[in-house]
Amino acid sequence: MSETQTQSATRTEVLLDVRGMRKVYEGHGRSVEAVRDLTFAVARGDLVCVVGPSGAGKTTLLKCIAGLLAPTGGEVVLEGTAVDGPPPGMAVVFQEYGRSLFPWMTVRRNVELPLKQKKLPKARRSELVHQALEAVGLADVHTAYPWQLSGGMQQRVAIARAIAYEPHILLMDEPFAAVDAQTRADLEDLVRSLWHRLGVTTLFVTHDIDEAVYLGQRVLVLSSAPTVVLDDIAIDLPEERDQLTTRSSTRFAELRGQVFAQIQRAKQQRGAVEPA
Ligand SMILES: Nc1ncnc2c1ncn2[C@@H]1O[C@H](COP(=O)(O)OP(=O)(O)OP(=O)(O)O)[C@@H](O)[C@H]1O
Repeated sequence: MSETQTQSATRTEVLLDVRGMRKVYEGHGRSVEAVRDLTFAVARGDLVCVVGPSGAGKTTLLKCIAGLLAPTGGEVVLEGTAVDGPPPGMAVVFQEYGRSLFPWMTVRRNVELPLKQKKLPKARRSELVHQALEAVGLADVHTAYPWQLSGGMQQRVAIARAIAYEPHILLMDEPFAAVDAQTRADLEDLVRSLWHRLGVTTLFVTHDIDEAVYLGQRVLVLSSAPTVVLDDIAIDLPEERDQLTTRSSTRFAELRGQVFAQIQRAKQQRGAVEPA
């Protein structure tokens, strides 16, 4: 973490603190050190992208943060409490929208489901579902079934379900990897606008360098496994971003080049890099 980012994390409230996280997978007489030593903090309200080469342990990191996997060493602290199971106040959007939505439930019921588990009264649930579907531009398809929608629309439903839950932190694991380029650009803009409007702290994992730079306020670059944080880059692009102007700016190209160089370094020095 750079000096400026350390200062900003101490000035603002740290929501997520990953401290010396290590993960070794054991089984079938084999042991794989997926993550060696990850340390970083995310302040409340931040939008942080995590990028790294394939197999860098990005999904492993997200699963540990989401309490779906226990780290072998170190800890994940969310809102001051060590994570030891799926924490309340967290929502996750996965890449495989097709598998994350229930095909026998309408769009509205899919979005409402976690709110029932939260035991919210019916009127409040309806209000939250309506607002979330409206926010992702799908208010008119609430009675449709997921399989009647395009891939991009299904991923919007998954996003609506996440925001209807009113999470304190939103984790996104390569959420747009399976949609076409135009839909992907639209969904990126949707994430930026929702983040602006709702101010929800977001950790967005992607292997796409351009996507990370376009979306993030910060980009964490991970090394190849066994993984460490190679760099923590502040994205000093203007807050108002659009696909055409932002992506064709000189500063965008510079930042993209900086992240790309780090990823190349990660690939070349496989297994031999020291944390930043
Ligand atoms: N259940 C498991 N058992 C053993 N090894 C695993 C398991 N899950 C992941 N790994 C290994 O841990 C390392 C990190 O995997 P992970 O899926 O977290 O990486 P990733 O950065 O998300 O990859 P990608 O970008 O390709 O999706 C890889 O070497 C992978 O083979």
